[in-house]
Amino acid sequence: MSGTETGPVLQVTGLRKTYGSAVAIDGVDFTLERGGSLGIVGESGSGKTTTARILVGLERATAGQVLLDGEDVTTPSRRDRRRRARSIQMIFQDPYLSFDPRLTVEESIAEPLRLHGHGDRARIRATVATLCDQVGLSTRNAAALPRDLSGGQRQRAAIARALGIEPRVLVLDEAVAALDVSIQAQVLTLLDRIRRDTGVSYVFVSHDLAVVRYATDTVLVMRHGAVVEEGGTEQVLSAPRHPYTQLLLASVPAPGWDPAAVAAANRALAPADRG
Ligand SMILES: Nc1ncnc2c1ncn2[C@@H]1O[C@H](COP(=O)(O)OP(=O)(O)OP(=O)(O)O)[C@@H](O)[C@H]1O
Repeated sequence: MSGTETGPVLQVTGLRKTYGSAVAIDGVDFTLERGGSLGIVGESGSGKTTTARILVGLERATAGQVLLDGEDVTTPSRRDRRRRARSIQMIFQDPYLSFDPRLTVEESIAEPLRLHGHGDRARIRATVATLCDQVGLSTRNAAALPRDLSGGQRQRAAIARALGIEPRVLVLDEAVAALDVSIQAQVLTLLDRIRRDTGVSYVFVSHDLAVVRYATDTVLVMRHGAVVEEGGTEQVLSAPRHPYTQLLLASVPAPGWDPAAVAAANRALAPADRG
């Protein structure tokens, strides 16, 4: 492992991304502690996915800096991109799209191990078996094609595949959004256990405040491409200071929820704050 092993694993400053004249994000700053879990919340179009994609190198920032273990990885060279791929892995909402439909689940999990030189066939086979065990996939699931697994099983397979090359950071973009709630809970518990066991850090992009409350220690609230509030998750979600965060919380359906009051509160926000 290169770089310092104390201090934050990720330091992001002044991140900006424009598409022509459209500003997707502007001035996003945050720090992710080693072994920590940071949530990014905000309504659709607030810039969550753009931020996540820049972190993993799928998008190039227009300005700003991403430090991974103190090393600048904002605009990596081709060789550095491979190293970054090894250090920061991403899990998407629909893992089906990121699996080769012709490969069995165990072949897919083995692929990054082969690519990153994790030993001979026997060693890779043993690592795959350990990973499947770690995420709760049976040998039968491992031998199946992705289309023959349930959504929850596929997400477990995606987690196993990402973890194999021992990344320092996992970026999870709406990773449990497509799962029904009981399966969601299982995958969240699994992720929590993995974080405690391995010390991997998470960036958890989600529109679901209940998920963020469970899965993260700190949270950023984004609106129109900017961070409007940040802090400890429990603190921000139980005593939000920014009117937009208050509105996000009021928008969550719960007993006594009043959609008309939420719509009125949205209209009452200052124009610059309005969604
Ligand atoms: N490739 C692109 N070209 C042009 N504009 C883009 C592109 N990608 C994102 N944007 C714009 O950037 C802004 C932020 O989008 P982004 O996908 O990051 O938001 P989000 O918070 O992740 O939304 P959602 O929750 O719906 O995924 C939006 O206004 C979006 O239209």
